[in-house]
This record gives sequence, structure tokens and C-alpha cells, in this order.
Amino acid sequence: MEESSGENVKLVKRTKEEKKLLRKQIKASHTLLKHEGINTVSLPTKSLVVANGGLGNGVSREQLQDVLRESGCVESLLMPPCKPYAFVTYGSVEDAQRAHTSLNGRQLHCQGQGVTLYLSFVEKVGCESEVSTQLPPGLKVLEEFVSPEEEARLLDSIDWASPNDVVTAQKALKHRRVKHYGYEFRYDNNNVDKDKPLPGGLPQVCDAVLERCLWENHIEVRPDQLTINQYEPGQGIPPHVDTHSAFEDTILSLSLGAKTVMDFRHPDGRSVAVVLPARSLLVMKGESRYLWTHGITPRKFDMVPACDSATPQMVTSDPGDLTLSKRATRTSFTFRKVRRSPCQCAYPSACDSQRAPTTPGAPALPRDDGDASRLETRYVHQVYEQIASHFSSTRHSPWPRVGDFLRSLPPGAVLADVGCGNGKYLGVNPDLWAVGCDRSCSLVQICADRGFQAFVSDALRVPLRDGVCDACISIAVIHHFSTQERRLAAVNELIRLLKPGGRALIYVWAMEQEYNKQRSKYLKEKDPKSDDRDGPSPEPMTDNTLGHGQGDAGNDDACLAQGQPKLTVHTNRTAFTSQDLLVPWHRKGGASKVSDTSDESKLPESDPVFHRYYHVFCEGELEDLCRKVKNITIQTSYHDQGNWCVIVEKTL
Ligand SMILES: O=C(O)CCC(=O)C(=O)O
Ligand SMILES: [Fe+2]
Ligand SMILES: [Zn+2]
Repeated sequence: MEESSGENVKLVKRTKEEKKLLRKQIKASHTLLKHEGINTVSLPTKSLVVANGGLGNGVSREQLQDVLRESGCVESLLMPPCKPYAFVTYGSVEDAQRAHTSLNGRQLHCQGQGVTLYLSFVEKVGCESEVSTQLPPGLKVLEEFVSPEEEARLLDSIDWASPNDVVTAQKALKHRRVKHYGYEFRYDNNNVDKDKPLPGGLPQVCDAVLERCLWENHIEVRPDQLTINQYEPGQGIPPHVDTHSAFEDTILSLSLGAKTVMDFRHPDGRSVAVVLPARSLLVMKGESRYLWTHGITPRKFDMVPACDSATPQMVTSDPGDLTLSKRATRTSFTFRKVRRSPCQCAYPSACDSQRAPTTPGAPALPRDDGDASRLETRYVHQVYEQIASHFSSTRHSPWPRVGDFLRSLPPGAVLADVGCGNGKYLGVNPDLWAVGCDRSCSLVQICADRGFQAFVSDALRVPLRDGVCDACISIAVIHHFSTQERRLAAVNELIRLLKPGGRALIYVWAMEQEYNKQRSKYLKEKDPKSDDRDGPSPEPMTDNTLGHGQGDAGNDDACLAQGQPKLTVHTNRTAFTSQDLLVPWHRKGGASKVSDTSDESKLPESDPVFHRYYHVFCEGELEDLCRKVKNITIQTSYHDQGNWCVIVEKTL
């Protein structure tokens, strides 16, 4: 052993830190392989993958470039949109090696958060998931459609201070504020009252713009409905298709004040991020209007092309040329023509005019916490009691990555599985002190019968002391809470159980059932009656039912006071059409143990179908929820077979 002279102690300490760094770097490259399919190599090459140095972590191109240039000449820097990593290629292997030695473990401060860079050599750069560079068919973005003076005039004309005038219907939504002219667009039924025009029609200040749209043939008839949306940084609009039965084909949207990025998604999973510069006009027609969803992800920064080239780039696709752009207040004027007869478009899967009416008696979205709790009692808790044994018989194999997490915990660690179901995770790592809880007595009884420790508890109030757990898991649970407040409360409760340094793994079902061009197992199974999603599973968006979510309904809009929108009944093994829905469970084999009195969630005798409430999460939503929780950091987030997943660590 070394003498404990001052010098040696320092030496030993440095070695320890180096070892720790190496461990973290190896861990980062494992994560890249597992979650992103990126292979790292140990022999030096000219290219490196920079874990945590991605746009998705809030690192800007300029910031990363400055750091990387310290080590040599940077040949290229690829920053794929929304990803937590970047690829750098140096002019020589020596430069890359220098970066590998000096930048590993480097801390950056971005958007108020610290990130640590880990670099590993790679043989090839780039990512599997190519983003389309083509605009959705029927979509146009016309730059500089209005002059700065016209923009100022339009913006000045909006009087947000008089919310109760009779000409407009003004609403403060949780994620933006809106005003309607001509007809009120109602977020409760995602439609307009066609017999109740608002007095005054469209404001005169829009005349010149509309004349130009007619003159240039962007529209054939003059719009009679205007919605003004105003978004502060961090706000957005959920993905939706404007209700077919409400409006005619062409939809125009004028962007004023600041640019933003609008995400378009095809039901097959393709997505295109379109930059909408200030003073541009978006024209949505045909396929882009009827079939693709559009939405604005609530965030404070967008990923946009870095160079101000002469040819304007509308589609944020080239990872070699992306950077962050800070959002500012954006105001949009969306002009539409109210439809007077049923829509006969060529996209029946997305057309509410061409769809059978929804299930009578379907419940509505909750208006308040009381509603939410009643909805969950009926459409979550009671259903699980009724389907417990059949449900349990379909839930045997642990999802691989949940297993990996459990096996990564040290022997003797205390684990709580909140919402443990039939206990399929409680025995995965026999070296843990594992305890489960679930809201369903029948499922807890199944755990006990299998020799596991479990108790009945609501995930919002777990009867365990603060900080008793080294780890917690919440697998396919939080999507059963029907308001954002309740989903947040469930995450808070999970974190409360963790000791500082403890980690939690959360899985929720994803709106996107196709990701990186891969369809989830859930989608791949063909039988729509089968809901045995005994494996993680997500999905792309296809059609749209009556619940469109324009009104942030899925995000608990405050404006849904009178008459909430009804929840749609999902067709299993198809893409989700809205974020809040009822997923049918077809019970096979044997009668229910629990008598169901007059339960609407149970349909005809012969084929017992039960409906479970779900809120499926959009990309980024789970992370956003976690960011609202104090004293945690997100260690990793990923998409796993149709689920959004995070691992968070408690810091304090
Ligand atoms: O803000 C925008 O440009 C789009 C608004 C929108 O999609 C809507 O109100 O339906
Ligand atoms: Fe829209
Ligand atoms: Zn239609």
C-alpha cells in the first residue's frame, strides 16, 4: 500500500475520481447503445458521440462548439433534434483523442440546468431516425406574408383587457389565451355552434390580409371564423386535427410577434417539425389539414436551422445545422370557414362526419378533482377489481428494461413498486427488499398468494415514511390519473418515498405508438379485441374522433366549465386519436368474481367489455411533469415499445 503522505493521498483521490468518471462514461455509452442503438468503440477514431451534449438537453450548438473547439479543429457537429446527444467529427484522430481526455466530465450550464458531458469514440456518426425534410402534402408556409407595419396593426388591434365583450369569446386556457370572432370555437365539443354567430363577424383590420389570400388563390371563399391564439414561451397547443365537421378544407394561420415550431404528424408515425417565422402565413389543405395532426410542444426553446441561409428552411431536419432558438410571445390568427354540410373528405379514418357515433353514456373529461376521482374510481379502480384475475393471467413477463433497472440496484436496497399489479416485478431481483402496493385488493391478494409483500394503497397516499426507499418504480400507473394535477401528485408521492440519492423509474403509455420508425408490439398485434399488452407498447396517431384536444383538454384546460367533452372509446391495436380515452378490456374466460351491479363500463353479457381510463402521454410530457417536482434530476428518458419512460434521482 502507498504511504499516506499528503502527495499520495491526493494521488489516490484523483485516481478515484478518474475511476468514477470512467464508470460514468461507460454507463453513458451503455445507455446510448440500449436506448438509441448507438455503438461506441474503444479504439480512438475521428468521431465522438457526446452524451448529454444534445439539443434535447438544452445545449445550444454555439455552446457545444465553443467547448469542442478547445481540443482541435471540428469538421462537423451533428445535433439531432430533441436528442440528448450530439456527434462531433474532428480533423484528426489526435484532436478527437484530446477531446476525449479533456472534455469527459465537463460541466455545462444551459437554461438554468447543469449537464455533464461524456464522450465516447464512434465509427460512424448519425442517427437511424431520419426526420423527413418534406412538408406534409398540402402544406405551405409563405414567408413575409404581412409587412412589419401590418403585423403591428394586427397585434395592436387585439384588446385582451376586455374579456367580456360581446363580439369575441375570450378564454384563458392553461397553455395559451384565445379569442374567437365570427363563431366561438368550443373546446368542450371541439365544434362551433353554427346557429349562433357572434355579433360583428371578423374584425375589419383583417380585411387586407383576407383579400390577399383570395387574390392569391390560397382560399376560394372568405373565412367566417377567426381564432386568435397567444402563446407565451413555454406554452403550446396539443396535437390535433381541426374538426372536419366544423370547418371547410383550407385553414390559414398567420404567425405574428415571434417564430415557433409546429409539429406535424402522420398516423403512420412520420413527423415533420415546421418553422413558422413571424409574419408568415401557414396554409393547410388536403392531407395536411385532414390527416396530419398539428401542435406546438410547450417549451421555452425550439430547435431550428442554425444558418440564416438565403433559401429559408422551414423544416428542422438537418442535424448538422440545428440550434436552439428562444421563444418569445407568439400570436396567431387562424382563419377558417365554418362547414355547413357533412365532410366528405378522402380521409375517413380521421373524419368525424364519416364515423359512427361514439358510445352513448361515455363519461366526460373531469372538470375538477372530485370529477377526476369519481372517473378513476369507476373507470380504473372498479375495472381492475373486475378484471383482476384475467388481467393477471396476461401479465407474466417483466419488461426487459424494468428488469435491468431492478437488477442494477445493490443487494439489500429497499424498493417500493407503487401500483404493483400482480407483483410481476417484486421477485425480479431477489436481493432487494421489495414491497408493492396497489389500489386493487384482488391484485394485492394475487401478490400475497405468490409470496410477495404487498398492501392496498392509493398511489396518491402511500402509507410509508418519507425517504425510506432506495428505489421506487411506477410502471403503467400514472397514465390512469385523469388530471395533470393528479398525475403530478402521483409523481410527488413516489419521490417523497425516496431517500436522497434514491432513484425512481416511471413508465407511462405513449401517444406515439411508433417511434424511430418502429411500431410498438401493441400496434403490431392485429386482433383489436386483444388488449394483452404484456410488454411495453405505444403508437402513432391516426384518426381523430370527437375528442380533438385543441383545447388542451388532455392537459386540463380551465375553460371547460359547461359540458365537458366526452371521452372517446379507443379501438385496440390502432393508433390513439386523443390523449384522454377509454381503452376496452375484453375479458375472456369465466365470470367476474366481483358482482357488477349497474355498471356502464361493463357492456353486454356475452362479451364482457370493460373500459379503463387512460391519459396517454405525448413526447416530452413526462419530463415536463418531472420538472415540476422539486429536488429531482432526470437521469435519462426514453421511449420503450410505446411507453415514455424516465429515471429520476432525488437530490435532496
Ligand atoms: O397557433 C396556431 O398557429 C394554430 C392554432 C390551431 O391549430 C387551432 O387553433 O386549431
Ligand atoms: Fe388547429
Ligand atoms: Zn373529413
